[in-house]
Amino acid sequence: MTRRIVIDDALPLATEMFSHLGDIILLPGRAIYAQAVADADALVVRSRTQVNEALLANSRVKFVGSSVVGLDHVDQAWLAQQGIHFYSAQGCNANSVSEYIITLLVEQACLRQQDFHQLTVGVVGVGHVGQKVVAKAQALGFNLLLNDPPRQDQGDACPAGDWQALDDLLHQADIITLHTPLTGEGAHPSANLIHAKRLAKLRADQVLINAARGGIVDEQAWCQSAMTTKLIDCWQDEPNINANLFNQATMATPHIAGHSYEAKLAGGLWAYQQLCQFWQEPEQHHWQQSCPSTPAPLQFNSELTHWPAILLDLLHQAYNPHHDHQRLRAKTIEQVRQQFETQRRDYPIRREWTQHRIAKFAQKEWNQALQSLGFQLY
Ligand SMILES: NC(=O)C1=CN([C@@H]2O[C@H](COP(=O)(O)OP(=O)(O)OC[C@H]3O[C@@H](n4cnc5c(N)ncnc54)[C@H](O)[C@@H]3O)[C@@H](O)[C@H]2O)C=CC1
Ligand SMILES: O=C(O)C(=O)[C@H](O)COP(=O)(O)O
Repeated sequence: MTRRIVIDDALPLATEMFSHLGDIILLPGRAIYAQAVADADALVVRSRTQVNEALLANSRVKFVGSSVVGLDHVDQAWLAQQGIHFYSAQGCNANSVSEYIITLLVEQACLRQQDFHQLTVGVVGVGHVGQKVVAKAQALGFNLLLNDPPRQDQGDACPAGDWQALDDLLHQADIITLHTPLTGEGAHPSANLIHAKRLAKLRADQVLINAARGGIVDEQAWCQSAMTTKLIDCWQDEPNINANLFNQATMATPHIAGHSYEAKLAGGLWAYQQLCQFWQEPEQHHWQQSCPSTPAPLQFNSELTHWPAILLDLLHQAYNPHHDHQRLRAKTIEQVRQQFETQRRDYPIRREWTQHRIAKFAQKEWNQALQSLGFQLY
């Protein structure tokens, strides 16, 4: 009998990659219901499908691959109990999120007319994403304060200075960026981590970025807080996002920080490789012919003289999060809620910095910084 694989239709090149393994059924993540998977053998999802007993109890699925990182949509305990193999592409989109965050950090430096070394960035959660943010921010010269109690408890060395208590970090950092999973249990739950009392202490000139998960920040309290710059990619109760917070947000994007083409491709590819192993089928590579070509080199704007402004211009040529913000901002809140998922599924191809080329500058330190960010210099 031919095998059937149900796949979230936002995975790039899913047909090209998976079709030699069986019949492919592509569906929007939110439309993957129990009926759709009843006669499937494998399921490959992103974050929009709730993978649990309700979905799979009456199906013959024996392999679930998640091509994203967050695990809050998967009932792993139930899958294990049922003997259903589960794989999650941990780390696949870390670079993508780090590029989104670094662009926002560079933008803040430009807006404040400060050099990078004059700003302190607090990173909460130093896993795959957080470490990439730290490495790139360090290469640019930002000061860093890091908080990750689970890693600290394990005795991991802090990648920049000493581990910080969360409240000290919140007090000292100019810009705070969150990179924890959303968890309600364990020694260090992150649900409501940035709660009303903490938000009330934040000052008007501090900046908070949430590109981790809605639910880590108390959104009602965030609306009441003094801070004027709120940069938000992840929201509670997506797509029915908080209208007040949306209207206040300096940057409001529809949960796309991890949506670079390379990240989405890697997530799907890693799940594909696991499924090949699971079914003991050899991998095929013909899908590579369908990958997009290398983008045209980025251009130096010779009217700019100040390094942060030059860098920001290059970053914006590669990817400007304001374009995502504008696409959402142009609508009423009802339309925003309707458009939230559509805009994510129809997301334009966004290439990572590693795919972009830039002509070398005379300034060696600029070249070094650009290389540390991943750009190719010629
Ligand atoms: N906006 C987007 O498109 C994306 C969002 N994400 C979100 O970012 C989260 C992090 O992603 P990764 O870095 O790949 O995960 P990861 O699992 O590699 O790292 C998470 C880190 O957070 C730390 N952590 C856990 N609880 C904490 C707490 N209470 N306080 C401080 N640190 C804590 C962990 O010890 C770990 O080092 C994901 O779980 C997901 O929710 C991930 C990718 C894309
Ligand atoms: O990996 C995660 O976790 C994310 O948040 C993904 O970027 C979400 O991607 P989608 O499933 O929403 O396309």
